[in-house]
Amino acid sequence: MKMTASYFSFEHVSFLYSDGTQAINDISLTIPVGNKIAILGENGSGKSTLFKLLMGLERPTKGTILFKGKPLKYNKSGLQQLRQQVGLVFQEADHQLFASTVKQDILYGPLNLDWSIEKITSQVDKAIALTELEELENRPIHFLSGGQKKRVAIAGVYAMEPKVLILDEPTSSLDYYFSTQLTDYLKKLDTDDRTFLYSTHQINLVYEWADYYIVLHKGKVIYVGERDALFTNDALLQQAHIEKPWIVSVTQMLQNSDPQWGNIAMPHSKEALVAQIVALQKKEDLISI
Ligand SMILES: Nc1ncnc2c1ncn2[C@@H]1O[C@H](COP(=O)(O)OP(=O)(O)OP(=O)(O)O)[C@@H](O)[C@H]1O
Repeated sequence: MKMTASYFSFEHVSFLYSDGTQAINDISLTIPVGNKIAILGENGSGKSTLFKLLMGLERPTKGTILFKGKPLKYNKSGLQQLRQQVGLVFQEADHQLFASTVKQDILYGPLNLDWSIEKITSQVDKAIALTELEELENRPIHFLSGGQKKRVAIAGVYAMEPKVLILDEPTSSLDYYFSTQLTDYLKKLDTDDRTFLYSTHQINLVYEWADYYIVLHKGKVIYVGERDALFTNDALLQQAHIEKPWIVSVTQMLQNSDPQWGNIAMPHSKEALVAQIVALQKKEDLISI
């Protein structure tokens, strides 16, 4: 994991909704720059609330959030600065689409940045191509399906090239094709000075992508770190209602099936799993010659 600097730090942050529900309970956490981070946890564990706090849409009831080392400012200019660098794709696309057509909606964010017309046009075109919205460009938003709205929401945030891109269950209304397109695309993105935060219940979609994991349970952080220690901890997975990725299950079955497989390392991709199986099989063939 790269640990060069941090965009956000939480210092003993708690948050209660107005009805008294404690959604975040004394979280202290640093979100490093340059990582692909998955935020996991059962329904109601606090993932969306954490994102709302990161965007300044809610303020901690207790504790402090630091952005680039300084306490987050909740005045107009403080929030504007924050939102030029941090983009959130909401779980519900309806919460973020408000222009009348697809293209106007995607244009809205970039138009409010200090960019040239050429840069705005090229970013919006890239976002439309990424989400394959070319044929829907001039459609009124209220005529779109749920998955199409989600793609517009993703395009609008992507077009602004935020330093921190937050995706709250981005695939929840996407079909198989668009879900894999999105995750395949995210795999190719450069994280040098950018950070991605992705919450999901679809573990197999993020396992090959995310290199850092934060697990919430009842408003508390119960795990922060790399994937191997998380996905081999059955008790923790059960506690947080997290499915074990199939790559981990298959590898563990191989490790337990025969002593020759006992030492294979936990692979982080399908390709790495197959490569290990092929290498071991070749060794086996050589021994038997
Ligand atoms: N507007 C609200 N008013 C009161 N309580 C709320 C509100 N929004 C969320 N909560 C409560 O806060 C807690 C955390 O909710 P949150 O939406 O952050 O969970 P989540 O981890 O994103 O869940 P899911 O996986 O279901 O999307 C839950 O107990 C939820 O019922």
